[in-house]
Amino acid sequence: MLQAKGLTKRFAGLVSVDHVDFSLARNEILGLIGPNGAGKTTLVNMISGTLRPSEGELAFKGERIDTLPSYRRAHLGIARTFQVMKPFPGLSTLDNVAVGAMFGTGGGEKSRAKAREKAREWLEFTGLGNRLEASADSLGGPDRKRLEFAKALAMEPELLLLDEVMAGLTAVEVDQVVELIKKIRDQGVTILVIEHVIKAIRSLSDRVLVLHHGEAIAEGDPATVLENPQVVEAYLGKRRA
Ligand SMILES: Nc1ncnc2c1ncn2[C@@H]1O[C@H](COP(=O)(O)OP(=O)(O)OP(=O)(O)O)[C@@H](O)[C@H]1O
Repeated sequence: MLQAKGLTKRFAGLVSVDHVDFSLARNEILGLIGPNGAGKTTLVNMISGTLRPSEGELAFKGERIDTLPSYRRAHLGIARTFQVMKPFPGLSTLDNVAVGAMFGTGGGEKSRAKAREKAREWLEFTGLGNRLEASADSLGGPDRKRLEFAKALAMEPELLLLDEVMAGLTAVEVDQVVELIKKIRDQGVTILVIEHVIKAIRSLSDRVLVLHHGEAIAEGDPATVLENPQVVEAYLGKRRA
């Protein structure tokens, strides 16, 4: 579904993502972890098209996408959520999601009425069916995340990029989001999930990729990767002798 070769992003003197290779199989969930500033969001920005790589190649379903603008990638079937959620202000929850439906895979839904119908279905799916007419700005943290999910899902993506959707949630809310992500995968969607909540990464991921200072330092099944001493050290610091 997705293949990255030598993917690199430099900002002035800083190498934020440094020659990273990875791939994602259809219907797989890949967990992307690493300490703050490791380059995770920069990597997702290069996949969604917000940033152009400084070097390297990125292919989606066998087609090079690294020079395409974001909207073309959305049309091809790539959608994302943002770490800092920015609902369209002044629009209802329903209309926020309808906008997603109008700009998604294949160019999106042209009819506003149909886009709203789809939006309603996705809001039911993400558990916001009772807040359709609420102003998006009035939603609390967990509901904003549900809205962010619904907006991305309304684009009917084949590849969904989730950037720290669990930050600030309670343990019960984290479990709900984990179930939601599993439900999305069961619909045939391929998912890359950036997350600091390790319990969620363990329960969700088929494979985990670890970034540290922009470099991929480990990759494999969650149990093995999360016990890798280099990964433990990157997260927790060196053990004192
Ligand atoms: N637009 C930018 N201009 C300059 N430097 C940037 C830019 N975006 C990111 N960086 C830098 O690149 C590095 C990687 O940042 P990035 O946000 O990708 O890390 P992250 O792993 O997502 O971190 P976090 O877990 O805190 O979200 C950081 O040092 C950051 O300051």
